Amino acid sequence: MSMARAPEVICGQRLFRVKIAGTFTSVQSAASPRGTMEAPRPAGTFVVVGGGIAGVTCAEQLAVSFPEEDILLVTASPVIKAVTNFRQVSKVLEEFDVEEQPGTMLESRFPNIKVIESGVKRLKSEDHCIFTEDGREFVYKKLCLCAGAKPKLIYEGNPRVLGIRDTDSAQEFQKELAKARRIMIVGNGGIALELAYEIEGCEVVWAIKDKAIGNTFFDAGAAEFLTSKLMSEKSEAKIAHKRTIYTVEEAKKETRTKSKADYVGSALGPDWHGGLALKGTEEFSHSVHIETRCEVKKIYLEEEFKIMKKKSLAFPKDHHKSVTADKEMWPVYVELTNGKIYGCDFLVSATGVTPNVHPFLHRNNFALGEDGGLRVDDQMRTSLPDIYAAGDICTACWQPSPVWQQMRLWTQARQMGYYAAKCMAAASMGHPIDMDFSFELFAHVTKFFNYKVVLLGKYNAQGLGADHELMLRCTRGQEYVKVVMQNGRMMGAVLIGETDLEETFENLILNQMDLSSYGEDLLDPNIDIEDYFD
Ligand SMILES: Cc1cc2nc3c(=O)[nH]c(=O)nc-3n(C[C@H](O)[C@H](O)[C@H](O)COP(=O)(O)OP(=O)(O)OC[C@H]3O[C@@H](n4cnc5c(N)ncnc54)[C@H](O)[C@@H]3O)c2cc1C
Ligand SMILES: NC(=O)c1ccc[n+]([C@@H]2O[C@H](COP(=O)([O-])OP(=O)(O)OC[C@H]3O[C@@H](n4cnc5c(N)ncnc54)[C@H](O)[C@@H]3O)[C@@H](O)[C@H]2O)c1
Repeated sequence: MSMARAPEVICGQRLFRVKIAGTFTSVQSAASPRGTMEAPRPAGTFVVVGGGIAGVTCAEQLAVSFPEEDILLVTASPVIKAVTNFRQVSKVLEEFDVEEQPGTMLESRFPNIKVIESGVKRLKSEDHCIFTEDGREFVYKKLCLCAGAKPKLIYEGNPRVLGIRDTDSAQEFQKELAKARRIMIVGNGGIALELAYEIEGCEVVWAIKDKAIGNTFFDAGAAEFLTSKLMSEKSEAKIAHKRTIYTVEEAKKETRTKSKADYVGSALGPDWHGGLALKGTEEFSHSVHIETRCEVKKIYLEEEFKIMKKKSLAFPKDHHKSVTADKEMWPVYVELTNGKIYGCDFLVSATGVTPNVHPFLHRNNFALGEDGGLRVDDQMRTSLPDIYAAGDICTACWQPSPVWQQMRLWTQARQMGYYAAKCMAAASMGHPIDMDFSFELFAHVTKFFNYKVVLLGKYNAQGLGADHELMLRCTRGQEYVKVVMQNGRMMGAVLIGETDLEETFENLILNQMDLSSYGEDLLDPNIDIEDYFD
């Protein structure tokens, strides 16, 4: 290897030499300012691992903060995820598109970013270096791990069980769906909600552990509002206003009513299904049957099932008629804990994610969160020196604002990537920075069942205990508004439909104004609430 003299980069008090023959390496640090020789410290550069939203945002921000330095983005995926058309909708709500781009596009936008397309197979934190699949070694002075998460599949490895995370897995799913007459969706979060609504021309049995759909986002009331849309998409919804103040107890009553290697690509972006025809072999639109309060007990492949001589059920087309035995044979049979068995072409496991920490754990004693993510503090630092983490891979372990919680979403991946870069820069300059404003209030805007959905703060009264009340306004087929109040203060809100309330509610949650005197007026559709609080 040629050892041509490397360019020198001044960072703080130290003189580093970086980049030798296309790789990055360390040299011993210069003498300390006091003139005594410190123990040799690794030099190297800023390295970010992961080409998803968190990693790319982090690398971009580092590139802006250190225009004279090389920033290395090491990613297992051949494309990176770039945030485009960023719109700050209000103080905290943001919307953006996510584009898959070749790494070279990022390099041309930020000439000091170098994208290395290779998976990191090992981290040696005591030597400040990472090793990639293609045999290279990179020394970092500060490292940010943004390797995302992996789908937490039930019956992983079974050829009839699919998960959806990246472009490859989505295409695989689409290919299988195009040949399918019936599938089963297991799980009750974001992906399951999207699939149940988007899939056409295929019977869908949707098995959920809970009493109502969409438990990660909605309570039973909102779920009921959405379920009616799912079941009667083509019929005209009757418009009726209903405004009630619900206490917690009343709300409870309402409740009645695989890849080439081990690496995954980046998580899919907004409207990921927009470009994919999610259509089975049949000619009808939605045909969804929901099995509540059950889990998968066992799955059997066709041959196994034949030997078992168990009975499977036909798809319940008419909910009032009694269930009948299925006469058809299917590639896979799913036995649920409620005793029912359905045959289908395949099963989609939309059962959440698990942080992708595995490649970094060997001999690195990272502190992990309860959900298995790398614990990070309020400066996005992991428990190991000079290693930061952001996005789906990390578990936020700082004392959060009373109206913020971590959820593995791309808005948070962007915010964390951005803030981690700021923290890395600040630490290099020797001073910590204040927590970014985006962590003051949980805010998520998305779309389910073709409705705009805005979630603010403790939108499901998470962690508030019994001492809170809910206020509801619901116009069937049009909008669903729920606010969570505690001691007269607004703590959270769910806004479904074009309610136009997000900015006002965001302010009310942020400023924690005592709203006791407004009572039900708060949700009165005849009162212009924006004027009220001007
Ligand atoms: C189907 C689907 C729909 C979604 N819809 C929404 C939505 O509507 N709204 C929303 O807010 N969120 C949504 N999400 C969640 C959102 O996409 C993620 O929270 C977010 O993208 C996570 O970003 P990230 O950068 O942390 O991780 P990722 O996007 O997973 O990126 C991780 C990166 O690390 C790379 N990598 C992994 N291992 C290694 C390694 N060993 N070495 C090097 N590189 C590695 C990967 O190739 C990838 O580039 C959805 C997720 C899915 C799967
Ligand atoms: N529009 C959006 O905001 C959106 C859309 C899709 C996905 N996402 C995000 O993408 C990620 C992946 O989505 P997801 O839907 O897989 O995860 P999720 O965390 O949203 O939902 C997981 C669901 O699986 C259920 N579950 C877990 N283990 C189960 C088991 N063994 N059996 C049955 N059910 C089980 C949980 O109760 C939960 O309902 C999440 O971070 C999610 O927030 C967001």
